[in-house]
Amino acid sequence: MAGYGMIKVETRGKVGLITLDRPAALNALCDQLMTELGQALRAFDTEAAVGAIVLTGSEKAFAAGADIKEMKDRTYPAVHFEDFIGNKWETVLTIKKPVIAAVAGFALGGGCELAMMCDIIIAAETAKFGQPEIRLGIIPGAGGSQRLIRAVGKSKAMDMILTGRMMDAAEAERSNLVTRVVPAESLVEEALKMGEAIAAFSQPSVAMAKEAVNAAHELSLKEGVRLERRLFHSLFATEDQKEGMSAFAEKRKPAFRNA
Ligand SMILES: CCCCCCCCCCCCC[C@H](O)CC(=O)SCCNC(=O)CCNC(=O)[C@H](O)C(C)(C)COP(=O)(O)OP(=O)(O)OC[C@H]1O[C@@H](n2cnc3c(N)ncnc32)[C@H](O)[C@@H]1OP(=O)(O)O
Repeated sequence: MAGYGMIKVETRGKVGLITLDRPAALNALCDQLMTELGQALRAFDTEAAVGAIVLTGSEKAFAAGADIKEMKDRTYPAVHFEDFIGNKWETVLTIKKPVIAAVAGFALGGGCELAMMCDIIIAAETAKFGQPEIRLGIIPGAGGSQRLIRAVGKSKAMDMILTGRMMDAAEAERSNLVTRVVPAESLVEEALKMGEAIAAFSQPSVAMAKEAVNAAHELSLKEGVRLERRLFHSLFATEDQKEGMSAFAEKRKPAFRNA
């Protein structure tokens, strides 16, 4: 793929597909990979023809975490004053279009955190999630302690973070960490189908639906409802709201123009 060394980037229909491609290190998230990932995410976010993004890895690993070898000699002043992670590793949180994580194999540490930063996680039967940082003498550093509890509840989050154990796909689905579990061989196809279904809708409404749902993690119920109401009202200024409701009344398929 043009310009990328550790990821593969393709457009499949209306879906941007990004594949982490550092197999020798089980897609360990090093600075170069994260820089490339951020560039690819931002590119798809501004590409009008793309309505959703799928992020996946290999059969063996979505990502086995941040690159331990790259981190092992770093010092407190260096990581603190550079704001390691915060300075450029949270690009996925700035993307307006839905990002679907298609996870097979290991999603550990930063790999699990990256998946949880995405909007939807669809897992293969082979997926194994974990925040094993405690085994390395550290703790999750990219939101894992904050997002995992919101996904699976305190006891399970504390269990995983304090013991460093992994959670298989079945437990991840039971715990609502993932939306669905599919056979490994159909993971990317299922994620792309989900992306195509989302990309068929009006991009303004999709972006605002994503914003409203994600805001629930940050706001009180009252403030969240207030934001949702503002976003709901604003969509009545779009051509797509007129087209969507007229199409229903006229018993025909809407032709959204993302306007
Ligand atoms: C840009 C927008 C997106 C922004 C998103 C931000 C995402 C967050 C990124 C930063 C996160 C920082 C904070 C984070 O919380 C900290 C961490 O992630 S610490 C790391 C946590 N992960 C682990 O501890 C797992 C380590 N790996 C293992 O335990 C095992 O490899 C395994 C996964 C159980 C698999 O075991 P095996 O099958 O036996 O395979 P090997 O162990 O032999 O591994 C093969 C090969 O890969 C290398 N490797 C594996 N994991 C890592 C790693 N995390 N870092 C570096 N290298 C890794 C391993 O060394 C082998 O290489 P070789 O020895 O053959 O050269």
